[in-house]
Amino acid sequence: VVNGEDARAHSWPWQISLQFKHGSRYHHTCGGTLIAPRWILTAGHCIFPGDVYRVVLGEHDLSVQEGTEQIRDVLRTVSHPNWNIDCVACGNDMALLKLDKAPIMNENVQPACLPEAGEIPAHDEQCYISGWGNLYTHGPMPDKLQQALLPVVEHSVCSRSDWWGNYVKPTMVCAGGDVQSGCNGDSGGPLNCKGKDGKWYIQGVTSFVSSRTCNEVKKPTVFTRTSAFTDWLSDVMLNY
Ligand SMILES: CC(C)[C@H](NC(=O)C(F)(F)F)C(=O)N[C@@H](C)C(=O)Nc1ccc(C(F)(F)F)cc1
Repeated sequence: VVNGEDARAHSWPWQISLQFKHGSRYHHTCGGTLIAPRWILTAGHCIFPGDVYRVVLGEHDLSVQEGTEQIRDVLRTVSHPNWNIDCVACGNDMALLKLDKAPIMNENVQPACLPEAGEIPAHDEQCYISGWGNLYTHGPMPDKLQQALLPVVEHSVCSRSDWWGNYVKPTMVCAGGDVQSGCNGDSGGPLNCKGKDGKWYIQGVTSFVSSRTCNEVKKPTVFTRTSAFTDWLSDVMLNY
């Protein structure tokens, strides 16, 4: 997250760190969101067949054992059938991870809400991105979870030719801008938007930023719009 701030510890209790095994160690590679007792929502581009993953819940500072962490193995990964790593702009950048067993729900680990099918976040809706991604382009990763307020940029603006043009599809949500943005390592994490009921809804899954620089003018962070995949999400969690 570029130009964000340390999140208050465990204030996004559904945020997870997706870690892949390299030798005998695990490394943070992406964010993700707990959306059901045994299911994590992340980005399709975070998952490579054959890699071994684990999920850390109740995490805040990646460099410190705080005693709130719960580690779970990933039993199976289900990437969206239409996700294509060679066509990020096609969208469908989404994957579900089934945990070996549910974490213990407490003040540090809670599932997030998913929006209604087809619900489009309003222009300028105040949403937060959270993640352990780089603090700036080619910059260091933080130890503590970061957050930043990213106002939603409606599709009609985000798809202007000098913005993302037709790289952005209606199944995506744009948010943020040239000061605050997501950055590499935030992939797969949540776009947290507060609903009228005061609950936090995951309106997006962090998908891409400009390949020139994370916080580029007229290139807001682009998220997979979760409300466009309601049926697929339900189907997978019911049947896999
Ligand atoms: C997509 C991921 C590999 C990576 N995602 C992120 O870093 C994330 F945190 F924003 F999710 C990314 O955007 N990396 C940059 C370096 C990139 O490749 N961006 C990119 C932008 C637009 C497009 C296009 F043109 F397809 F839309 C493709 C990739």
